[in-house]
Amino acid sequence: MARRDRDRDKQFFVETDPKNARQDRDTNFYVSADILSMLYTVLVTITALDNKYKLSHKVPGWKFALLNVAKRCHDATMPGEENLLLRKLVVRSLVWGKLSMRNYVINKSGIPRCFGDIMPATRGKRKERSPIESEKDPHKEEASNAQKSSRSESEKKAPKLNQEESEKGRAKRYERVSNNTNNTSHPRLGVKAREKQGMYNKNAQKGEPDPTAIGGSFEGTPLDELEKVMKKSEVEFKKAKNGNVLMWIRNKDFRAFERASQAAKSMGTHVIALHVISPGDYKSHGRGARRIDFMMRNVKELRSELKEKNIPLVVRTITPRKTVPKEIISFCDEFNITKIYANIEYEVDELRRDAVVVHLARESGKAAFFVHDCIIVPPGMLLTKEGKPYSVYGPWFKKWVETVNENDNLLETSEDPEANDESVRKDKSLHSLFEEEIPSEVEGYECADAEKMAQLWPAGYHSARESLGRFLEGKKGKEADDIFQSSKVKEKKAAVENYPEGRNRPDVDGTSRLSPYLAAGVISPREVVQKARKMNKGSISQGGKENGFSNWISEVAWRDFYAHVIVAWPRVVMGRAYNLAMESVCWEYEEDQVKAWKEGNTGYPIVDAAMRQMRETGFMHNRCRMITAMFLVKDLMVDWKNEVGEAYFMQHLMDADFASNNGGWQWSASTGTDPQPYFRIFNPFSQSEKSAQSYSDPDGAYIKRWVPELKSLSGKALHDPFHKLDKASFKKLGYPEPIVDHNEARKRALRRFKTPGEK
Ligand SMILES: Cc1cc2nc3c(=O)[nH]c(=O)nc-3n(C[C@H](O)[C@H](O)[C@H](O)COP(=O)(O)OP(=O)(O)OC[C@H]3O[C@@H](n4cnc5c(N)ncnc54)[C@H](O)[C@@H]3O)c2cc1C
Repeated sequence: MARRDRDRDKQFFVETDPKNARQDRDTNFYVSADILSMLYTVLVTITALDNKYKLSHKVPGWKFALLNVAKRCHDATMPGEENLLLRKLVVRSLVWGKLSMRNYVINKSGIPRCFGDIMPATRGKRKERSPIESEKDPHKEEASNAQKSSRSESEKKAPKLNQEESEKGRAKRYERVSNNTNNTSHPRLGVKAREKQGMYNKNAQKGEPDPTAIGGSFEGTPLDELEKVMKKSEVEFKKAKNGNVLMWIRNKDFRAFERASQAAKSMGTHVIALHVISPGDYKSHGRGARRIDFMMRNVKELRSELKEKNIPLVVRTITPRKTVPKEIISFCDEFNITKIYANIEYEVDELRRDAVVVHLARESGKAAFFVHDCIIVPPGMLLTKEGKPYSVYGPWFKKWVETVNENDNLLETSEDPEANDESVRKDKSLHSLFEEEIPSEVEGYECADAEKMAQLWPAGYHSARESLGRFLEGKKGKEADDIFQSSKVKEKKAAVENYPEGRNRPDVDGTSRLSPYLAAGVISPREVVQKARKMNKGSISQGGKENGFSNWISEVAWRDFYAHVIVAWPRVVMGRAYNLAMESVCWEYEEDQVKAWKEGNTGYPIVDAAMRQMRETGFMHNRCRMITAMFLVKDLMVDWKNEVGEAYFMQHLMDADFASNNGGWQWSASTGTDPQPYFRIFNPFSQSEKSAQSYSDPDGAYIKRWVPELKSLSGKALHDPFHKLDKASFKKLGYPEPIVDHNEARKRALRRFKTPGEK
């Protein structure tokens, strides 16, 4: 609000982000000196009490008392300077996270509203439940029952914060909260419901940071907890009796496998590989059938490779998900396994689960060890001067480059596991494992277009290597290039050389298309970066003058960045925005518009081409992901966290990966760590014609490939047929009119994003 309006509309707006608060100097709040000092005392006292006794967790009602004080302050007046002082105090308290409030506004009528506590997460029209929610879902009933029971259970037995809490208690708690298949990160649930049911609950574990805390830290996160329990188990790990070794395969690189294999060799025993199918986890992460099918195909490939090394790979389906840790231990008992190895998965539930496995293993005289593996630089290794995690990619990447250059081991790839001794085939209990059947599909996740997906995305390490070779060296592979190359102009050189342009051109096959393999852990990010570095004469970054190789490496690094983000700010795994202030943006939900977006019938050719490509192939070019995501969020004003955006991509993308997908959506929605500023809104018409850096689809070849209704058009009409053609010619196309007016939608988005909470 401008300063000149001060007297007309008294409005006080507290930003959770101090940077924004400073920008907001012009918003005003009148308060008398007495009340200011009283409020100050209240804040300081409450903060101190809260700090000491964690009051905010026990007596949430005090927040409302504070709001009432603030409301009374509203009518009083005082000069701007003191006003700023008050704001600083409130902001500081909020930043410390001690007040557990995301932000609050006293609106024009003087009524305080505490976002998240008073306001619903999604506002605006909602005709009915979203189609995804109302779709027949095999797990639905189970989930909703679990939801009810978990809620009443958590209400009855809300765990108290106890400094002395034992690991045993933690294990029990894990079971209780995970007794709900529809857990934490499932985007279909409302924010509050997820928080209530989520294992990432502020009452769940001692020392766990408040999920709404602003600052971000690696300390006290679920990863920190896992590392601590592993540290405690180090002695047991060394002392573990001789026995077989379990390699719990999560399909993510093979560092852990290398160690498992070495451990078995040193004990003169055998390695057994296990893959767990956990439908409860798939559901909680909104995994789609394509991705599950791809995973099973990769497991099969791996199984045949391991068989040649006398290593049996078996698959067990474990449900409900809460029983995974126990079942792993029972499996170990059955096959005389004393050591368990696996790679770390960075989502909250998975970290919690693994901490419980470490604990249960210890209790039963075994040892479990989890290894950083699926990204290059482990979370927690890159910190700012203040010892905080980075929230902006630029400086983070600079540090990433420095760290990788200084630590050669970070790019070291693992050795293949050594073969088991032949005797394993005659072992009474182990020989039958080689004969066990592996299921080809998972119930409830049958892939309707499995055959086509298998052609486009062949499974296995060798297929991944082929894609890498095609991209870096221009080697021809078996893959169906034409479906990804709509433009007739075919490059003779390797795509990497043209990458700075190719990464913006959905009409050319100019990127590696390695994402499904990296996401599934079929190929290691270390291997791909190492190879690119070698071809770039040993250099990772050109210090600002990037060529194709260094540019590409910097893109691969985004995977690491987003994994670091979900570890340091676990709330993003719970369907929360990183920038909490943006959670109060008023959303819309028009069923027909959402349907049109999903099906590629929005009347915006580039959006439709991209959405149709994803439905057809399981892949979408990065630029198009940004355009379509931003269209949903800014043009249709749909809450991407709720059921539609993020979840829909997870369902359809072959490379669906929680961290990267969430990061991409947060970026596009201007709610993320390193967000697109809210006022920069892509124009979907001009984006295809010309983007900021280059032409995305200059000849419209991509549009023609995926939107055949527009095949006969050229020039500007192809990118914006509704406005560039006369009515009769447009009608003949059989193509829909734009479902929203971009200019109007843009104004609405600017207004709502500028002042979250305003209609
Ligand atoms: C809304 C949205 C959702 C996304 N969802 C996913 C997802 O579920 N899984 C996924 O792997 N990527 C996701 N991305 C990132 C990016 O779009 C894809 O990684 C990329 O398009 C994959 O194509 P490629 O393998 O040819 O990439 P290349 O350009 O060849 O890049 C090489 C590798 O770097 C990584 N990478 C590149 N860009 C990014 C990025 N922006 N963020 C994270 N990693 C990146 C990928 O692993 C990729 O395979 C998303 C981006 C957005 C905007």
